[in-house]
Amino acid sequence: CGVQLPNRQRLTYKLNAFSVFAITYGTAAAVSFGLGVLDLSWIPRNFVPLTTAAIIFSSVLAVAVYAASFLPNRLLSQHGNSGIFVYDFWMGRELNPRAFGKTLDIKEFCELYPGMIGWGLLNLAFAYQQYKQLGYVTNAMLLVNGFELWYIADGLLNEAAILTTMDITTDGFGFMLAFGDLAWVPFTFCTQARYLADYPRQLSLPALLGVLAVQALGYCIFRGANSQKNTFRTNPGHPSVAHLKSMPTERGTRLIISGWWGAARHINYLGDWLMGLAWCLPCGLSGLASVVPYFYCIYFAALLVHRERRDEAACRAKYGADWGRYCALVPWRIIPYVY
Ligand SMILES: NC(=O)C1=CN([C@@H]2O[C@H](COP(=O)(O)OP(=O)(O)OC[C@H]3O[C@@H](n4cnc5c(N)ncnc54)[C@H](OP(=O)(O)O)[C@@H]3O)[C@@H](O)[C@H]2O)C=CC1
Ligand SMILES: CC(C)=CCC[C@@H](C)[C@H]1CC=C2C3=C(CC[C@@]21C)[C@@]1(C)CC[C@H](O)C(C)(C)[C@@H]1CC3
Repeated sequence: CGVQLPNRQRLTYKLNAFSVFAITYGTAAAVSFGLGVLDLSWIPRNFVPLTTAAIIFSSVLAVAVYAASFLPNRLLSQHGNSGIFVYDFWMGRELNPRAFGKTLDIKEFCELYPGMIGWGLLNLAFAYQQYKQLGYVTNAMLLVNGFELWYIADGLLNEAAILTTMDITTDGFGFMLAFGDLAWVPFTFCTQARYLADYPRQLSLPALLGVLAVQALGYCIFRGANSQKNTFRTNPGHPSVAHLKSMPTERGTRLIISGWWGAARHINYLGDWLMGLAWCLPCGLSGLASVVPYFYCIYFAALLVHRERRDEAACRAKYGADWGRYCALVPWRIIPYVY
């Protein structure tokens, strides 16, 4: 798959995230359940040392890519090139650092492969810990593992779509993404499974159906909106998008103004957040359960609101007056009639 960079250089990517995901989980299952060489509960027992190792490794990687960005012929990112050390180190100076004879794009690899696959593995290890303690896995743990594994597999299967996100096309690779991808994603996104391993819960049928409904609604919006935009941009004549209303822009690309993208300018963020809510709800709503496992929802809401503002500013700069016309036609940012 190829991506056109701001300097008109074309980068190529070998997209095999889903194969790596299948091989990693297959190997983990074979060595732990088949050969009995690895006890998966070793992972939860060593959670703090593993987190520490990930923080140290990501920090060293951030220093290495920062230093390498001063070598000749490096394409620098727009935002990580201010000359202010702390800011540039955080945002990332180089746009797409590559390793192993330029065959491995470090940013794309870190964003999808180790963090996302590691997150799913940690979740499975917490489910296994619960199984060892109780002799069975509760339905709440099954839901959290199933929902999050679905999200991980979906992201990896749709690997090509990440190449057009602002992380790949605009942001540099610095401490924020190195730490975010390798330490933050796996070791904080597994909080719900970790919580349920310590505080097991069994959901009633109505609660289970309610949580499934929130997840299904979130996924329909998230995948529906992301796929609609992707198909519209790559194959506008496709029957699934041919009926959509859109507006021309001076930049040359058209902006969709009906369907999912007519409901709000980042309706995909609403779907993503609703799914995040469905991952927290199985942990309960009272006492400690009302705060600790809801960390993901709270953090994610803040990230999405901030990200929407950043994308809005970038689109205003890209589209100029056309963006103002678009905002008048689609006035809501993320939640129709609310925000
Ligand atoms: N789980 C997690 O931690 C995170 C998940 N995500 C998810 O990643 C996904 C991708 O997000 P992100 O890259 O931020 O943003 P979007 O997928 O929303 O892409 C924004 C871009 O789409 C184009 N666009 C905007 N409006 C329209 C329109 N009406 N019609 C056609 N094109 C339009 C613009 O680019 P242009 O016109 O130049 O093509 C704009 O810059 C989201 O679903 C998000 O929820 C994101 C961050 C973290
Ligand atoms: C606190 C801190 C340093 C945060 C850094 C932010 C990162 C954790 C996130 C920025 C954008 C992300 C995306 C995903 C995971 C989280 C980060 C890295 C993503 C890979 C999740 C799966 C989705 O399907 C996705 C591929 C669309 C998504 C892309 C953006």
